[in-house]
Amino acid sequence: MNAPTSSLTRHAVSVAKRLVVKVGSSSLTTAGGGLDAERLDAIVDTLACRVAAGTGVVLVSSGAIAAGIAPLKLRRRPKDLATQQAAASVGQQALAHAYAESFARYQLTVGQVLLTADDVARRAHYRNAQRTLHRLLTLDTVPVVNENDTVATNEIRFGDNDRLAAMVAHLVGADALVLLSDVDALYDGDPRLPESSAIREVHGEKDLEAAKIGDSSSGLGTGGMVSKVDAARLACTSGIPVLLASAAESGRALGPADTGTAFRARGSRLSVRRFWLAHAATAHGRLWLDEGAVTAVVDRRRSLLSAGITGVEGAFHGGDVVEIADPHGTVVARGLCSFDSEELPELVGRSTHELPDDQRREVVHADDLVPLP
Ligand SMILES: Nc1ncnc2c1ncn2[C@@H]1O[C@H](COP(=O)(O)OP(=O)(O)O)[C@@H](O)[C@H]1O
Ligand SMILES: N[C@@H](CCC(=O)OP(=O)(O)O)C(=O)O
Repeated sequence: MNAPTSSLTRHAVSVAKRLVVKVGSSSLTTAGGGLDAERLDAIVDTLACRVAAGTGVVLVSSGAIAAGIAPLKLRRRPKDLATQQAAASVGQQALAHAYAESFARYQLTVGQVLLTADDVARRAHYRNAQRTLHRLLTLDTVPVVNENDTVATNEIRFGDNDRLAAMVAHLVGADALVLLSDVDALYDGDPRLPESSAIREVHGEKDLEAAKIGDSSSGLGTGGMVSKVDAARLACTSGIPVLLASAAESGRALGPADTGTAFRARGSRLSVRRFWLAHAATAHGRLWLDEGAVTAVVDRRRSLLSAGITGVEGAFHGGDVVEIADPHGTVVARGLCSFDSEELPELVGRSTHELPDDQRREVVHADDLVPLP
């Protein structure tokens, strides 16, 4: 195993004024599918300590489905949506109750926030969620967030809470995101094999190439390491450092200790609106660009003009979010399109001055266009 090194990320976690901490199902529940009160209390002990030190903490907690397994006398984590929803309905109640009781040991009040993927995809809902979380924090409560599994459908759901946690971290302007799991770090191979080593620092994609990230999860969780790395990438490229660490060592993880895998923040912090445009909003179509237009919008941050568009896909209205793809089909940006999809085919490839007066405008204005990392 590599020697641990201190890092900017660990420092950021230890001094954060606002912290999002995500705990996975496997760290809260027993193998038989019930809540593990001892482990839940230990995590709450750590978080309460940070709150007492003046940090605003948002807890993103999985575990609803897993916590519903035993009360419903199921033998394992259900695979079908209806039983998952039933388990989440029973389990979320138990989870919320357990957190309320556990935080009450420190005279702390919790607020339950259940979000669907749709709540972050729709701009009005997104701002609503943001307002609620901010208000809960200013009222000195601990927001406890989970996906609203009982109404989420397979087509539109986060599924695992890692991505949701990265979104929430951005939404509340967190200084750092901590992902607590049953594994103590990201490994360069199967963590159960002795020849695998922990990767302590991730500075960029190169460090991730070394990791053979298995899609296997603990059996109680859903996402496995793939979704944790994706979430870490999403947060880091949006300017938020991420620490992945063991839930059993939450106290050390939230202090400056050399523990876990630290993902260094590498992008600049996007405004909430631009983050939403880039990562949360549902895209309704796609615009294909020639190379010149890609350089103009991605490198030179110019508005997208009709002359550089080579194709249009999807059915959308002016004001909808669209993907912007290079000639190879790689999505290089997302933005708000100012035309309906029906209007665009006539404009494609034409210079702005050739267009009728009422259509002489940018297809995607630079202010509404976010290049993707
Ligand atoms: N390269 C890897 N490094 C660390 N863990 C890995 C790796 N590949 C797969 N895993 C698995 O990912 C699991 C954690 O994912 P998951 O079960 O979804 O956790 P959680 O419930 O905490 O979200 C670990 O138990 C581990 O077996
Ligand atoms: N919202 C779901 C989360 C599903 C899940 O297992 O997530 P995770 O343990 O973070 O991989 C729940 O509470 O059961």
